[in-house]
Amino acid sequence: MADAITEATAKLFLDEETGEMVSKNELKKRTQKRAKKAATAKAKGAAAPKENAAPKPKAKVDEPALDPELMFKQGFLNDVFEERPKKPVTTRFPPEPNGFLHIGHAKAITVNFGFAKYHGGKCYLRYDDTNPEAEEEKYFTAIEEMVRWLGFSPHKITYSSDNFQKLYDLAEKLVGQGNAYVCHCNDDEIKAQRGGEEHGDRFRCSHADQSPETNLEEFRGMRDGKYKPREAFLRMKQDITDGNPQMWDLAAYRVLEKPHHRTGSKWRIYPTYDFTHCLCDSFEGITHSLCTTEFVQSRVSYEWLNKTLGVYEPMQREYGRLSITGTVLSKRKIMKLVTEKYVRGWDDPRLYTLIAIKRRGVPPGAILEFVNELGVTTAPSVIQLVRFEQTIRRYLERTVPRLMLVLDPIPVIIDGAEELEVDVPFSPKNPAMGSHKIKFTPTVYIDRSDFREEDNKDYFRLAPNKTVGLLHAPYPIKAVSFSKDETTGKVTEVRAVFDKETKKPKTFIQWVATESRTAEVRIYNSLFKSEKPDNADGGFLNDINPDSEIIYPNAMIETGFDEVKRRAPWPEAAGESELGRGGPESIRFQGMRVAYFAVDSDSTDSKVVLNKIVSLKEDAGKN
Ligand SMILES: Nc1ncnc2c1ncn2[C@@H]1O[C@H](COP(=O)(O)OP(=O)(O)OP(=O)(O)O)[C@@H](O)[C@H]1O
Ligand SMILES: NC(=O)CC[C@H](N)C(=O)O
Repeated sequence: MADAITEATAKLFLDEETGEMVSKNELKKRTQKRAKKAATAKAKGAAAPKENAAPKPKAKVDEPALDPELMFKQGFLNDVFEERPKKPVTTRFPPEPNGFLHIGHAKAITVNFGFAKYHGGKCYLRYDDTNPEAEEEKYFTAIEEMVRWLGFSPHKITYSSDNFQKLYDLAEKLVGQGNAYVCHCNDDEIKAQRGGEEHGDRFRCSHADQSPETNLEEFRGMRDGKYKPREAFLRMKQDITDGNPQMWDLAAYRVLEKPHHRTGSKWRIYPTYDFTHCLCDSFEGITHSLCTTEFVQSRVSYEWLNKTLGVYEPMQREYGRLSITGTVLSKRKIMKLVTEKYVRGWDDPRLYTLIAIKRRGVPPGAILEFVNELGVTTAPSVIQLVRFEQTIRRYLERTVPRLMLVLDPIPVIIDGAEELEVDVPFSPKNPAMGSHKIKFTPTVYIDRSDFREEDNKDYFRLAPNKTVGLLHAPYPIKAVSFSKDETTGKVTEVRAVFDKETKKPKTFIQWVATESRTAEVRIYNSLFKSEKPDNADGGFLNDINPDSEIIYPNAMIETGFDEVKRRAPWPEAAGESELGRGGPESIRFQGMRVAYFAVDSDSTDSKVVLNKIVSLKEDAGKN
């Protein structure tokens, strides 16, 4: 009989408007009724009901997944390869280790590592660590972890600082060629040289006329501590008449009296981005140097330096950045949220740093799918959070098991019921996920929101004298009475009986048995109230949503959770399973009728803490 029950409940569908599980027929009826109501309202000139509801997700959960290599097979990245069909394709992901990576970097990682992988080539993880003032050890570790978590293995991990000597030697070569000079001008003087309305035509300072010998002596003086920071810097002698500011004798080296985390106090001078990046790309034999469009103008100086020094020349091409609206990604702003305790830390599940997205339980595969779906062009991608959530939801729908969980439990005592065991599939669509056995007990717990003290004809869940189906249970139940706590006014217990007459209840709700696990469940909503937190009066902190985290301390979850935990990661994917890295967040499941969940890192052996990953349907009102 248990099998028959399971079979029947497996064919239920979620009514997105009410969150109930209903039969196909019932769903059809409800949809038709709502469409009729909406049409009538429209005809009357009144607003359709639920005016604020977000548009329905365009992509349906059943749609087949996109070709995971599509972004490399067409468009910008295909053109880049065709422009230079050089193999082995060699790329690099070059973050500055001065902060935690965010969702935008996931695009850069996918583009660089993915492009190399697609063409059978290799990608370096290169820490662009030329500014000891901003870099810290913890960022190095976190960056590598995120690359691996996304399922990529660096060909080699390198550091721009590994090349300090080589870069220095090339700088001396540039000086020797007469293509660089040591300048002692201050910021105002440099600004004046670069011209503009106030300053007139561009011009060079007298330092540019120094002989290569003088410049070499001065440059060595910089290296050997003759100058304090800002007293001298090495400038490339480019083309001050060029329309591109990247050619206006950029700085190549500056004095910084700060020890470097890798080279200690060996160097007092450090190369700039413009001097370092193109040369490190050249040293590593990068075939395609892919970066974001704010570097378009830099391409000219990138090419100029490699050519001038006669070294191997990689090709730089630029794609549009990815940003997400409805949140903040800037390091400075996230730091403020952290230090002022609006969030738990840099990995708070409401943030969009990669460590936060990971902690929340978003599977790495969903992030890759998201980037692939957006595609790569030279235009920036400015994407609403709801769109990211849609992809995650669709990905989870295909890949994680289902369990029953109750956020705010109230006991229902079913008179005359007996304990029995039922076999429940982990997925109604994918038998390969297997099934598990749970106990049905004479007392079950249902969610407080699934019981009403007073019935009403548009309400289909439990109420006195009303019948509701319990997912996977032998019979529907009918409430007969309930008790309340007089002081709080809250229902404390419902008494019910089996309703064996009703073969097809209109609605099914989830429940858990007495022997279930307890859990703290953290339900997240957007951290900000608006799509543009930065536009809020007085700044982004004034846009904080007071309900961004709602905690249910006494939630209950069925015992099937033990098996889901044992079999994690869900889904089995590179980055989590291959490397044996599945952390608590890889224990993921759909809490039927509630949301998708993952285990939080605050969990201990004796306490389960769950994070909501995304809701089952697009949140109404979020647009
Ligand atoms: N939002 C983004 N979308 C796509 N690529 C990005 C984004 N932000 C950074 N990148 C790319 O990631 C790589 C490493 O970036 P790095 O950490 O040095 O960047 P950044 O520009 O300082 O980032 P941010 O200031 O946003 O933290 C670079 O190639 C950069 O172009
Ligand atoms: N060319 C690039 O990809 C730039 C990388 C560099 N670390 C930055 O400042 O963003």
